[in-house]
Amino acid sequence: MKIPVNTASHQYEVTIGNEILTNAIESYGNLIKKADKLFVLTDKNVWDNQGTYFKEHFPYPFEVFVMPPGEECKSFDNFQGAHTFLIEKKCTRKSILFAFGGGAVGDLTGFVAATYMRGIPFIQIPTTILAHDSAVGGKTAINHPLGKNLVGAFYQPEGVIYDIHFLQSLNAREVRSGMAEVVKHAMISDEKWLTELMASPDFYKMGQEKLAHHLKLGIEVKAKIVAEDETEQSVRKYLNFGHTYGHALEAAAGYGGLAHGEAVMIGMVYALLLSERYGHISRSFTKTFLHYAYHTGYPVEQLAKYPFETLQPFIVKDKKAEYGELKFVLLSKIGKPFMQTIDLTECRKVDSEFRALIMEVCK
Ligand SMILES: NC(=O)c1ccc[n+]([C@@H]2O[C@H](COP(=O)([O-])OP(=O)(O)OC[C@H]3O[C@@H](n4cnc5c(N)ncnc54)[C@H](O)[C@@H]3O)[C@@H](O)[C@H]2O)c1
Ligand SMILES: O=C(O)C(=O)C[C@@H](O)[C@H](O)[C@H](O)COP(=O)(O)O
Ligand SMILES: [Zn+2]
Repeated sequence: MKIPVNTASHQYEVTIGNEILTNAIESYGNLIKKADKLFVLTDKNVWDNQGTYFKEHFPYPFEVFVMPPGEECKSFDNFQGAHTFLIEKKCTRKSILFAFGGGAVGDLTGFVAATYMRGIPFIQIPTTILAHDSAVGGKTAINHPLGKNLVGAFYQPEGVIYDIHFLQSLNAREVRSGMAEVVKHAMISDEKWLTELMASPDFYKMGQEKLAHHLKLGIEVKAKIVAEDETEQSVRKYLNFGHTYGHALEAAAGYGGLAHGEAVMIGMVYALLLSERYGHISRSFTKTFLHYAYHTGYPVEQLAKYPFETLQPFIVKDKKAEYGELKFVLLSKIGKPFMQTIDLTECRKVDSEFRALIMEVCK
């Protein structure tokens, strides 16, 4: 199945299905045959788990660069290491990069592609549930010690090949983390879909068909939004629901201490508490959602390790802030996001409310 992504700068397709790698790569034959070299950037876990399948099904010769796993690969050091590898291996403007991995590999490789010799083509081959989000839409970035994704570029891939065969080797934690972005896509677009997701909390037991259905819906939500606003001037901000608080948590936890989706899930509960004040979200819904998050296994209780003082320096550096004002994505109701200015005093107050609610609900 193909889902078109038509952004202002670039048009491409997400091809999604099981065991599609060979055919999907061959469909880029015209582009690939004109390339002088192909480079696959991946991480150690992905290569250990899925390297054999990849080598057996990738129909052209390639060089591979295996990076440290997960969030570690989004460092300045690894960014430089990837460039060094490409220079030494004589990568040129006629070469193509393939991002083979989760969101971390995708974000890093996209940024390398955007910057190597001022930009060379790349193709996303996502391997996580979460990457139904990260591989689409052209946000690429690395982390800075002072804040998440603070250095990057909008740079679209030539295409996205989503072979769901790769999802088989994900552990329960990564399945859960990835489903948080599916839940986010439902939160900002469709109450019925969110209700359906919340009714089946055992993600790990979800059949492949059902999972592919949710991933397709998520990709469609994202593709529609980035088609309207590629560079986050307006509606793309809604894709950041739960991320102001979530990114602060990830940074406070030292990038990798909490998985992205875990942090976003906690951030979404915080955004619901704020939405009670400015929208029509009820306390009863926030409690139900927090209960769902906790019992689905998101580490909500770990918030206790990160007092507000440790989050604040990162919250104030959120990229959506304008003229010194913090801008949160809130919901007027499920499926209806809007932007709201919130000052730090209110942020702190709601943070305390959140911690008290966790004590009440998560037992
Ligand atoms: N660009 C965007 O629009 C966007 C959107 C959402 C998230 N992100 C970014 O994506 C990153 C999170 O992505 P993620 O959750 O995919 O994390 P990830 O890339 O860190 O992968 C999670 C873990 O699973 C391992 N892994 C990946 N695929 C595997 C597989 N098939 N089998 C076994 N292990 C596998 C990885 O090595 C890693 O240890 C964050 O850095 C986040 O900021 C970007
Ligand atoms: O695509 C977007 O736009 C998003 O905000 C998707 C998010 O899920 C993703 O985590 C993204 O990397 C966040 O971007 P940032 O600009 O807040 O760093
Ligand atoms: Zn995200």
